[in-house]
Amino acid sequence: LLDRDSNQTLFNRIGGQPVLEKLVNNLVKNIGQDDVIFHFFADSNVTRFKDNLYIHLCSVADGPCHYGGDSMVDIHTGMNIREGDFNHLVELMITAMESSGIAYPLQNELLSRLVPLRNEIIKI
Ligand code: HEM
Repeated sequence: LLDRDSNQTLFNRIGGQPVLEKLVNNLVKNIGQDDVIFHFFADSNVTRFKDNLYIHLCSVADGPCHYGGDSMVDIHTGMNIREGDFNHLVELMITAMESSGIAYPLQNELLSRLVPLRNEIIKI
């Protein structure tokens, strides 16, 4: 017999749209209060960033979304994002997942899908 959860997408297991929206809101709040990486976002359009980040995370988690925005390379090239900046954003993401009530194993599943994007984002 299949485990009841094993054929569910990560998107559904995380709690779907409400939880992923909460995650995006909490992450943006954390970035806004952060001294290390806020400067990268100082000129960003918050509404567009939230919308596109939601769609991107939704599709990364196999949810019912298709991210049609610019590629990770195109968006982040030239920003001069260093390894330490990337790791710092991962920390803010963990804090945001925590305050969104996402269970630890699901946090790890989502992170394991995001961390491989490291080489597309750290492009100097
Ligand atoms: C796995 C890690 C990451 C993912 C999945 C990711 C994803 C995204 C996505 C989907 C967007 C598009 C949002 C939009 O259209 O405005 C975006 C924009 C942006 N990202 Fe990332 N990102 C990551 C890491 C980082 C890091 C480490 C930094 C800097 C420390 C960063 C800085 C930015 C900035 C400043 C924008 C907004 C650009 C603009 O306003 O046009 N990202 N990111």
